[in-house]
Amino acid sequence: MLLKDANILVIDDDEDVLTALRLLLKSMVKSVQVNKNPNTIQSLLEQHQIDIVILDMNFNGVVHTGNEGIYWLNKIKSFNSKIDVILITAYGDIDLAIKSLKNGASDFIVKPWKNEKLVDSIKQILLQKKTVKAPRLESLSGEKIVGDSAVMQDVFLKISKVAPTEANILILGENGTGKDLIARAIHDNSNRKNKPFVKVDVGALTSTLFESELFGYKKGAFTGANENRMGRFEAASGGTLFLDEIGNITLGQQVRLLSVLQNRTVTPLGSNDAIDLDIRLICATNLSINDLADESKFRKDLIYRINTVDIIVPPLRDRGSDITLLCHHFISNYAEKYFKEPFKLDPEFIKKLKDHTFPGNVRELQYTLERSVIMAEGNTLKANDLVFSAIESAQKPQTSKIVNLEILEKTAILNVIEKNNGNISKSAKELGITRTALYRRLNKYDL
Ligand SMILES: Nc1ncnc2c1ncn2[C@@H]1O[C@H](COP(=O)(O)OP(=O)(O)OP(=O)(O)O)[C@@H](O)[C@H]1O
Repeated sequence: MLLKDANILVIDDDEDVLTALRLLLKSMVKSVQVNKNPNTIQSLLEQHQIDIVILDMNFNGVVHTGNEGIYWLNKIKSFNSKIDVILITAYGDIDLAIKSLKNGASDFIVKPWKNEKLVDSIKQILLQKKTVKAPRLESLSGEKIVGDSAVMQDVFLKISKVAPTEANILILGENGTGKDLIARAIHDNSNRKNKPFVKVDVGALTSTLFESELFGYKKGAFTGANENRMGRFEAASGGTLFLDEIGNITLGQQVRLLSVLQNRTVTPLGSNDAIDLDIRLICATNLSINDLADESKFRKDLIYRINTVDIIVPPLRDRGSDITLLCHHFISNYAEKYFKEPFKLDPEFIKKLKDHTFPGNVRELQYTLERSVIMAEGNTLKANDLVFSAIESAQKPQTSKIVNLEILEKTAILNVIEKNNGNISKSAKELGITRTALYRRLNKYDL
């Protein structure tokens, strides 16, 4: 990352230090925020994209132990471990310096500092940083999957493991959680990325259309078949076939699909010639795995066939800090799209956003923020600029459908470890199990 792209936050109770650092850095970096009060750190990190915090170690001017600095350093790291922190103190205590580095500080500077040394330290830190600001999965189509929460990091890890394989994938998640985006990311990160990605919303196909659309037909196969038509299975040859809303197909359609997948051939309607299949199959549904396991609705043999690996995409309300991360992502995209200056976010705006349950998940967040950007008067988004969709709010949030015990346990473990900043002893205590039991589970879930 380059110096000119960096966003810096300076926290020091000495006004002179704040002024000096703002003047020094203003012309070199993308943005400098300064504040006297460390209690504002959390809301500043929520409101602004910050890459480095320059943090004073002594705030009350009475106790010069530096412990306040370490306290705030830990707070910043638990908010987002990827933010670098440079600690600054008038007391060049080597023990304290080592302690702060052990606690995750990236560097330590003694007052009065030399400007070149401070700028050098910032440059060194930036050299290690990638230009991509938010943790995200890249895709060829240019769309980014943004997410920093433990549950989404887990999803990203799974995607990167399964993408290069030929495994059939089943993606489960409520509407608007990003299943489509994930299916594309799997394709774009697979060996089939230069071949077609074909999406079919099978849940919306009538029974007659289901066969003609998927398998294709020969001229004269039925009334209205005026020419040969290639089916979607054949169109996806060499690439990926994405069957969306798979949970909505009838039992009869399931039998047809299963026979094609078992035989690895497809025969267009009106033809006697079977065509060999060369597809990677990805399916998605907003039904839970439990609903799918109901044999009166879904054939078990088909589930096994389409579900070599499942990816469960959690609802947005269970993703913690992702809401603010996605908020910054969408607002900066829409500000650019609608030719507006970059927006500042009022703390009340963030609070209102975080208090909402988002029954429509990321899609609802995205459209809500687009509306806010379009309607905003000034360049600060306030709580009033946030109007939630009446249609989505009229629906009760779907109760979380993750009823698989193992997934619940794994999610709980990841959340607690993230909360405790990776500290295993503290996490084990909070989970009510021993360290050994926690290690055993980490092993079991490959964490
Ligand atoms: N993690 C994410 N980062 C950035 N954008 C996202 C993310 N998740 C979803 N989106 C955006 O939200 C919108 C809805 O996502 P998508 O269509 O993939 O959801 P879905 O689960 O397939 O929805 P449905 O079940 O209704 O088909 C899209 O515009 C997508 O680009």
